[in-house]
Amino acid sequence: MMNKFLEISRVGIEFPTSNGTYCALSDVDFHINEGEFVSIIGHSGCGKSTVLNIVAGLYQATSGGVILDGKEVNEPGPDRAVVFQSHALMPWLSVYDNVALGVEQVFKGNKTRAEMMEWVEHNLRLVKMDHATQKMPHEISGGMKQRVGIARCLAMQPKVMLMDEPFGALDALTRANLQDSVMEIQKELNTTVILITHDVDEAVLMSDKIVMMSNGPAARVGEILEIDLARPRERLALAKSDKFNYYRQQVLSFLYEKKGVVDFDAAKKKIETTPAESAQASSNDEKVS
Ligand SMILES: Nc1ncnc2c1ncn2[C@@H]1O[C@H](COP(=O)(O)OP(=O)(O)OP(=O)(O)O)[C@@H](O)[C@H]1O
Repeated sequence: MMNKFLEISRVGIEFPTSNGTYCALSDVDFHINEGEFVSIIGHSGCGKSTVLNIVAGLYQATSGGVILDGKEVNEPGPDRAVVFQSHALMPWLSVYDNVALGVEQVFKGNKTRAEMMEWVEHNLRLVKMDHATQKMPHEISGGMKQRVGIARCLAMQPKVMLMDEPFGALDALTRANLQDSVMEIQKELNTTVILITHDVDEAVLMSDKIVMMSNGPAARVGEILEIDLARPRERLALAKSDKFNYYRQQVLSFLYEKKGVVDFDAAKKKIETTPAESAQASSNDEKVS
């Protein structure tokens, strides 16, 4: 493993608004090792997507910067693939062609036509969508569209995969299935991932490290929690794990106690939940807003 594969170094950003300049982030500082799965969690509007957009090269930091694998990030590039909450598939292209589009963009000139076709199929197999290659986006479910979006990103072999609430719009069962698939694929490929989530259980289940952001304006990293749980992780087994529940409480405590959320009673109830109760709770239950 290479240390500090991705460095987010003292990043600040200001946005011009009709009421003057709004400082969204100030001195956001953390790093990610190669192959690490890192979640960013924080209250709505704290600046999670802004951090992701800066790493993606879509926003320019006002101060500080981002270095990926030794190279400064200044613009979007195929080494950073983004998976959004709403599947960004081309509606006029089949499942296969949606993935092929990304593959051609990255590998044209390096792979033969046959190699590219095999690569598209391989990535659709990874996300278990090889049975529906000729379907159009409107013929498949939301979860399936997310799978195709993930296949398209994986097929581009990015250095880092940026996921902005990719499971947010899915029902609890589909969400759990897709979380499991992403964990399997990430383990197999050793993909470096940044995941933005509002879901505490999802963050603990999936991450090696959780970056907890303080509220804005001038949001920054409040705490970083290392999640030392063996992989593969199995949600039902974790239900009985005190360690899992300990991490979960750490995140809840950061979000609701240290950051002074108004509804203290509700937060307290959540923190006092027992390990068994917490495991039974659907991963949809602990969403921060
Ligand atoms: N282009 C922009 N212009 C002006 N303000 C912006 C812009 N992008 C983001 N902001 C502001 O920066 C802050 C952080 O926004 P951001 O979308 O990153 O938060 P978030 O944590 O991802 O929120 P959510 O969890 O609700 O998606 C917000 O106050 C938002 O209004």
